[in-house]
Amino acid sequence: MADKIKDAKIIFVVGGPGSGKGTQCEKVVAKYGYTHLSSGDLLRAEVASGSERGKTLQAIMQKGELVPLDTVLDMIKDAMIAKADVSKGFLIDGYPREVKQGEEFEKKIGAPCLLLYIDAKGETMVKRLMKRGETSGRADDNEETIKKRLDLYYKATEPVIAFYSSRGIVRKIDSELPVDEVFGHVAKAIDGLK
Ligand SMILES: Nc1nc2c(ncn2[C@@H]2O[C@H](COP(=O)(O)OP(=O)(O)OP(=O)(O)O)[C@@H](O)[C@H]2O)c(=O)[nH]1
Ligand SMILES: O=c1ccn([C@@H]2O[C@H](COP(=O)(O)OP(=O)(O)O)[C@@H](O)[C@H]2O)c(=O)[nH]1
Ligand SMILES: [Mg+2]
Repeated sequence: MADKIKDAKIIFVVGGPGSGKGTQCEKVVAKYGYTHLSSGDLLRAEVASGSERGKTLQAIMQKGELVPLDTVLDMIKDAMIAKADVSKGFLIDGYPREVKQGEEFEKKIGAPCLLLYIDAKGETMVKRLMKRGETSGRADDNEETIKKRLDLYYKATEPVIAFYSSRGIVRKIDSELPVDEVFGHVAKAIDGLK
């Protein structure tokens, strides 16, 4: 099973909160049939299940802090194994959040062939999340938590981009453009894969 995952394409999708990772991943699924795994969605599903573990997670996420990396990695790995037989590729959305998470992922699962860096300005991300918060029901789409998520993104997650840039697998995507234009650039990056 682990071997099958090793042969599949693994794409990391990294960007700030509200940069548009989820929006673009949905479009990639529609065009390329890749399996989309959002670390945030997996965590929110655990919270929604009402489990003891979910309660602990909810407290961390509501504060905009990071869940211990082993927890997230185990969830992603289980989800990948469940799809290994049918998947041509995996979009790992919102992961890694810090360099160490990326290193652990590679030790336990495999190496990414591409990192899509979804880039928007801080003020754009805040605006989008405040708007999304009107209807999303997400406990962390409020002004105070958004600010913390953004701070943590710049501090912990941006170094991830530098780390993978040295390998030449980062494609920076300007997500200030309209959604379909952004997707044009995403598709070009994916089409460039062998
Ligand atoms: N104008 C514009 N809005 C966008 C674009 N991409 C996403 N949005 C909006 O911005 C909000 C956040 O987009 P998501 O795709 O949920 O962002 P995300 O990066 O997955 O954010 P998290 O779930 O917080 O990780 C949504 O309400 C989208 O409708 C874009 O390219 N242009
Ligand atoms: O690898 C991860 C992914 C998500 N989260 C938590 O889940 C929340 C929501 O993550 P998501 O990717 O959905 O949203 P974003 O922070 O990008 O807005 C984050 O603020 C973190 O608390 C985490 O701790 N580790
Ligand atoms: Mg998302």
